Amino acid sequence: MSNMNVESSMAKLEEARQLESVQFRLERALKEADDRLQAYQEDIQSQKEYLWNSRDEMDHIEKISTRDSIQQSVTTGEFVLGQRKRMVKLRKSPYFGRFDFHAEGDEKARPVYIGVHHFYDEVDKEHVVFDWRAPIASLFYDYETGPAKYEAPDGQVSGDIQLKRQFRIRHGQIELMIDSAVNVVDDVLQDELGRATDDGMKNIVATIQRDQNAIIRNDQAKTLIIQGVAGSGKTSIALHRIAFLLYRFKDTLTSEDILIISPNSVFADYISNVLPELGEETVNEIGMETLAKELLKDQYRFQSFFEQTAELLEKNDEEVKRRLRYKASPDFLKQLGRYADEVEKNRFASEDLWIARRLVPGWLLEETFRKHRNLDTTARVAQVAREMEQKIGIQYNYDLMPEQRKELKAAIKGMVKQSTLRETYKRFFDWADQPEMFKPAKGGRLEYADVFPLIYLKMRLEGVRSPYRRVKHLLIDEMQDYTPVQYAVIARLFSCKKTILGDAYQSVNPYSSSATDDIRTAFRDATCVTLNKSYRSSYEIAQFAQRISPNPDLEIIERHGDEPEVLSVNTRKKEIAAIKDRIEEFENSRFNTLGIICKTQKQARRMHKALEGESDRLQLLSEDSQSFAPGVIVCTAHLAKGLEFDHVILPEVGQANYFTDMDRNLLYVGCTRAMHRLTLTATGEVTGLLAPV
Ligand SMILES: Nc1ncnc2c1ncn2[C@@H]1O[C@H](COP(=O)(O)OP(=O)(O)OP(=O)(O)O)[C@@H](O)[C@H]1O
Repeated sequence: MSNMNVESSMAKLEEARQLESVQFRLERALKEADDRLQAYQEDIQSQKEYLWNSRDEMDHIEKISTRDSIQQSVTTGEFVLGQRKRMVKLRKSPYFGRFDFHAEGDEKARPVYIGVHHFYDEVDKEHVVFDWRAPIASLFYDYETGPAKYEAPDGQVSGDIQLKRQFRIRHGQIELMIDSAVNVVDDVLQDELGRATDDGMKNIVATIQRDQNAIIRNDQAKTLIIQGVAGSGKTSIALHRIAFLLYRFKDTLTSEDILIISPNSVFADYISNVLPELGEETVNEIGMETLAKELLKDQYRFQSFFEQTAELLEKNDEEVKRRLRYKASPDFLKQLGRYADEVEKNRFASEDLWIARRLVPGWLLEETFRKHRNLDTTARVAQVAREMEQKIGIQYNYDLMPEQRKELKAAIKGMVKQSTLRETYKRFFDWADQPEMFKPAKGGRLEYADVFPLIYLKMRLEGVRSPYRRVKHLLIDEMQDYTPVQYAVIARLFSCKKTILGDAYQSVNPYSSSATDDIRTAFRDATCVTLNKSYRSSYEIAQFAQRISPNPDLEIIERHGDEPEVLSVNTRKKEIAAIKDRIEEFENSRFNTLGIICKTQKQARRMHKALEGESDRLQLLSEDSQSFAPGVIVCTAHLAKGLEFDHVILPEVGQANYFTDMDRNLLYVGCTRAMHRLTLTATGEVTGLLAPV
């Protein structure tokens, strides 16, 4: 494995000239686009004026045809505007890679430049830059120099890669240029990973790794489950996969057809940058709680996931844990399913009915009632009554009078064993001989763990018309935090393709989580992939996190940094003082984000208060936060999952604060948020969850 810096000044000169030429062509194309846009604008304006001035003389057909022509100009104008936008983006950094490919049968090799977007020069009739998602671009990610092949639309193309070069071009200048002979992008990757955080998640197009590329370009899997260690690039890959699919299926898939289920608004905001950076629109995003509210039509009040986790952390109540564990088990889902069957079977006490001295047989009532199991009870009774009325009409040639119609409906209603959904759900626990497993939360609300079982029951007994039928691709992040019942609900709601990703080691609520195998059970057609290489954290930080949750399969990228520090002091005052020192160092460093990750929200609030005035950029994240800015961010591990910071401080890591299984996961999530620096502080003895070196 050896990367070779390009010494040859000839090559540098050649590439500088190439860049100049691309820039010249871009400027020329931009000017052309501007002229065309101007012409469209004038054309639209003059057609509108014509339509207005001649409206009295024009007949209907003429008006329609002029309007159509205006609309056509608008559409073409929008297309050119889109092209223009992409060219403006390319201006700053037209490409990041080049390889020279000698395809079999061709006379010689030709250079292929790869960028975030495609650029076709209309004047010279030449593809100047290829989109990273184009079939030929996969050669860049999949091969080094030597024999190579790719799948073109017309079939496989084989050949030979003769040169492979990577660039970092910023503000129109080549900042870095590396020829790689053996290994993909190693130096450029190191360089990228060593940089400080940006405003949000960044795109990784220039340094996508081979195994990541295979996942991104997988357009076959109906459901793709990605289990990956912390910092392995799962979220990045999933978003790049979406961008790839939007490109690959551009005629049938648009950003409006995609939905992301994300853990919270801060995370949603954090990742919202990536798709626009890749030239796609942002996609819709929803949290599990909003989903639940929509499905229950706001009829039931319930505790939030955040509150459930807070309760667990602050009270450490064994009863709560038992309830959660039970409701997160695959067995619970099976039992609930059996219960739903039984309720449905015994729900309707049909008997022969005499209306207007005509017989409506019990078996017919029963059959018709069964047929409409996807309606809620009121609609179902009304539908059965309607069908019976029709049958009486046909069979007896008799039309019911209004009074008789009412009587029929009331009789059918009387046959239904009425109870509310909540009562039916509550009765499940008696049926399962576990009455102590149902307990309302504060204020009579449902416990969060009961929300999706209730929805599941509703779906089984009443049917729920999915409000998400339009969705063609669903992306679920942090998959480990959802239970089998939640997956059963999702499987019924979304029949579309799915990308599901997460890490079993990072459950912030291990009493209500799912292992990959449980998730697989919900999606029988799933393809599973595993990512074991961690990119986010320096080697030292990733090794340190192994002391909390060892994973024998973990591979750590060799990027070295400071050893994490564990500070144990004897008073809280000294602990706060040490944290303040680190904040000062941070303010004078090259870093942009410092995350101070606490165990509970209460501890975060207290920490935020203690640090008041230490930084102009001090922020506290809470359940209601929508986003965060660069600076010092105080939050809990629960809110920090999925995010990353240049420097992370975990305060209060004493034995009294971190000792349960759940604490272990939180500690692990906290540490693995750090890219370059990690500090743990404790007053007194440090937690035993940190295995000795
Ligand atoms: N091929 C790559 N090139 C450059 N950076 C990468 C690459 N793969 C991953 N990274 C970086 O690694 C970090 C982690 O990526 P990401 O957040 O997508 O991982 P994750 O697996 O979802 O993490 P976690 O589960 O810990 O939240 C990001 O900074 C990302 O840019």
